[in-house]
Amino acid sequence: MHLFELNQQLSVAQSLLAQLRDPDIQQDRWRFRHNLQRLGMLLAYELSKTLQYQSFPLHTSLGVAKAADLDQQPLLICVMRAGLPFYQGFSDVFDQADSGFIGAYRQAEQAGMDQDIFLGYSANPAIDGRDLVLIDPMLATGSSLLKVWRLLQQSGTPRSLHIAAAIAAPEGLALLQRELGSAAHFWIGAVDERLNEQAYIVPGLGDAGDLCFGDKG
Ligand SMILES: O=P(O)(O)OC[C@H]1O[C@H](OP(=O)(O)OP(=O)(O)O)[C@H](O)[C@@H]1O
Ligand SMILES: O=c1cc[nH]c(=O)[nH]1
Repeated sequence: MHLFELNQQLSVAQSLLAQLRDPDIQQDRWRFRHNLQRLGMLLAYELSKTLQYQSFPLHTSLGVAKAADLDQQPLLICVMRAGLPFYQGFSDVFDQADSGFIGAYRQAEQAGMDQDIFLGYSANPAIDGRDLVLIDPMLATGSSLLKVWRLLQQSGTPRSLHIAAAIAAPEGLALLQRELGSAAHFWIGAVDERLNEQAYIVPGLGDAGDLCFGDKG
């Protein structure tokens, strides 16, 4: 298992995370979404360092430069709703990637550790042999991402498996590490303290989907 946590080193990412968590700044929905997108770009760049590349000579107008590009495009899976702006950051970096989209939500009245996760809209390419990146800003209990993974698994075995989240709880990370095995790579903005009784991440940032798009009602 490989865990990369952006928070481990002081950088401008700290400021992004602080803005995402700040209840006053959260009032501006556009800024919240935009900051998730920027965080997605930073994590995508870090992840890109672990992928496979092919080198080739590039003939410029003045000579020959050593160049390299991905040997295959990754497959980005956006877990909606809250995944949309975060995914956009990954898509900006991996600008020729294939993408899949899955709707997932935790039922409000059943919120709690044993809540049910409902998967809705799903449109995904086959994952066999791909560098697969599951993208969701919040990894709380881990149940949503686990259910998404179980669904995708039906279409093959990826070459590599990456999980990206802005904020994760130790409980959810432990579940996914157990269920996905040692081959899974985690790309996280910050690993927080714990889950509360409603399975929200503490200190976390609140409900990411609602902060992006408003109450589900
Ligand atoms: O790790 P878990 O305990 O499964 O929780 C994480 C899930 O909760 C949030 O989605 P939510 O259900 O709030 O739906 P939304 O994105 O539509 O708001 C988040 O985007 C994750 O998908
Ligand atoms: O803290 C949490 C947990 C799940 N989903 C969120 O949006 N926030």
